[in-house]
Amino acid sequence: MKQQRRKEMNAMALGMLGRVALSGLLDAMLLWGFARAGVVRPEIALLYAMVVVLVNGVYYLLIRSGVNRRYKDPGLTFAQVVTALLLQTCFLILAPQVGYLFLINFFVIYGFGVLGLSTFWYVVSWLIGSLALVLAFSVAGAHLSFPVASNFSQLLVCLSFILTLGRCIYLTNMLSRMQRKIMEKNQQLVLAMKRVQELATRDELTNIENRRSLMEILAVEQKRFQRGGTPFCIAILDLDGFKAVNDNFGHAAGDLVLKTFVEIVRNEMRLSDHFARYGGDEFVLVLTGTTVQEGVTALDRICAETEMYDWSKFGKDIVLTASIGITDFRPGESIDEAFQRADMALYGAKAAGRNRVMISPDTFEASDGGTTIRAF
Ligand SMILES: Nc1nc2c(ncn2[C@@H]2O[C@H](COP(=O)(O)OP(=O)(O)OP(=O)(O)O)[C@@H](O)[C@H]2O)c(=O)[nH]1
Repeated sequence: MKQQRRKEMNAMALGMLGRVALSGLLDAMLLWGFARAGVVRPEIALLYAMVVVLVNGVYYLLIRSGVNRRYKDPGLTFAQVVTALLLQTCFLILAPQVGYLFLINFFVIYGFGVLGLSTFWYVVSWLIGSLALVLAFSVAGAHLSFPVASNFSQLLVCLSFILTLGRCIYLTNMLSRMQRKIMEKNQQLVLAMKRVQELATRDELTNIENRRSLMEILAVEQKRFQRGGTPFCIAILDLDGFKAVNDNFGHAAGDLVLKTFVEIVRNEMRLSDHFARYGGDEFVLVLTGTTVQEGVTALDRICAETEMYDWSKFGKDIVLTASIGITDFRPGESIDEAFQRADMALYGAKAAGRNRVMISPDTFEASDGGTTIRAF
């Protein structure tokens, strides 16, 4: 993965270098034109072309050999920008008759810098460029001119502006494409993060909360209870004889049964309740702001709906019921303690013949004198 990313970065850096070299050679051709027009000596155009080839050749070797990997910016943008600024400054001094050409190149160079420089290095390169300009103007300022004496040199000046505008537009376009790509990637990242979060908190088969998420919900409810005494109950729901569905009709039928049971419960629960799959055919309902007595009413309905449901569509003669154990959460206790009580109640419901809701035995001991409630 890292190797692949490195390869991509190198390919990008080399691609950019190719464009920089092409841009330099275009300038060399313009200089050649100015030499033909008698504005500069031909050696200037030749020297410019040679320096462009040499400098870009060195950067090519640095990138190909992997030396660039030692730096945070593998495109060596800062070094390239400074080299280009110094190159333009030197030629501004050497050929002030076409000084405008090197001066407008400063804009192209900084446009290129936007693609890879951080604000700090951008400012540093701007300071270097400014110093170079001060130097160039102090040495050759008096000789700077705009070569428009002949029609041919006017044409060349016009062409150089057209080419510079083209390069600026190209860079701006490249920047906006990069920005669009980044935005697209960000959107993909947000979706991927959402999916990861979903996978971490949702049960994949039934799309309700999973065990991990349930524990977080219970911790929140416990805190709320401790702060304001808002009552809540924990109910553990288990299908009776579910294993037989798997054994007789296959895992796929079993999955459909689990999904259907989830729908039955969802239809009966309140929006403020939390429903989670604890594992296998065991589910947990956290009934918020509810007393045990109120909770039992809803759970009775779930038992009745489960029993009445036509399960035979998933396999001939399937009859399913649910057993449920419920308890309230009590002051000073841990989630584990409450959970164990609900589990004992569920065990009691199974032992008492299944298809029923059972309240944890000591619930009414505290208030009512110990009662269990049977659903039917
Ligand atoms: N189809 C399906 N089956 C599952 C899944 N997870 C667990 N199981 C099966 O669910 C069954 C649960 O076993 P038990 O709790 O003994 O099933 P039971 O027949 O309902 O037993 P009682 O609760 O005593 O009535 C096992 O056969 C598991 O293989 C699942 O995601 N899909």
